[in-house]
Amino acid sequence: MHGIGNDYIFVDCFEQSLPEAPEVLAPKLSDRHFGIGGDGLILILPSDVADARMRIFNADGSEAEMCGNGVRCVAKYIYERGLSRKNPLRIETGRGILSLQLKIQGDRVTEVTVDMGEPILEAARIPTTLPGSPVVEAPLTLDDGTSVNVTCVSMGNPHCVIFTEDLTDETFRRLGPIIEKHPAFPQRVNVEFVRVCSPQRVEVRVWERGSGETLACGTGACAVCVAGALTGRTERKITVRLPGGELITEWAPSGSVFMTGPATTVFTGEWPAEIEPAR
Ligand SMILES: N[C@@H](CCC[C@H](N)C(=O)O)C(=O)O
Repeated sequence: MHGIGNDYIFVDCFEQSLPEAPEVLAPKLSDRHFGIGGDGLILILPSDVADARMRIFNADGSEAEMCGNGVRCVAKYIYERGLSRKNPLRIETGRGILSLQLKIQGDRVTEVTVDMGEPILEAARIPTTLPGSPVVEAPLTLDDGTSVNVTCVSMGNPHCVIFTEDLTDETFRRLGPIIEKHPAFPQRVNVEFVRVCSPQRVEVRVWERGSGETLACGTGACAVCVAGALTGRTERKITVRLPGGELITEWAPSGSVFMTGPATTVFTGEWPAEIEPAR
């Protein structure tokens, strides 16, 4: 399934267990040439406290706290498979229990609005060692002596937002991996490069921690919404245009960030665990 091109392999763990540890399985399954192909692996699990639980593993096998595009897909799966017919659904994630409002046509979920909770702005909790709390437009010095201004936001997982006019492949693919692993981010970081088109609209490219370049990032879009408002560049409700499509995000007066977007099923299948992948 995917949320605007941010594609994951979802395993229904309500009735089956994994043949291997998810940290080991995620890189194998995510490999676009020697596996199924995806930005990572998402487990759909039973929960004692909500309608379902989600665990997300990046393509490199690292576990993340949260995935905005993935959680919309989990909601679609849970509802359409009849595992729960509640609306809103409640899904347990690494950042707590989230509420998801489903838009339903016939028996299909076409769009999901997620209450992503309040952004975390305290530097130590993002975490980042950059000065200031919140960290807004702080200079981040790179190895070659150049510096970029960054605004840091956690949506349960860490994000570093850079406002720039330059969204070219050259700059994005050079800076993305350097900033992801910069020592100022002890748990690494997701990096968003943002061009402001208007106070209501931005264009974004995302370099994800553990997965590299992706077509979209839901938590990233929310972090951009918060960073845009904090820096006075955008209004609190914006359309975020990513390479794979658009998300609507709003940092509501209640303090929560709401994200709305589609969820799409591509195919279902069985992976023959007994056959060793080609590498
Ligand atoms: N694509 C996701 C975020 C996935 C996790 C991220 N790479 C991390 O390590 O924090 C989204 O849609 O939010």
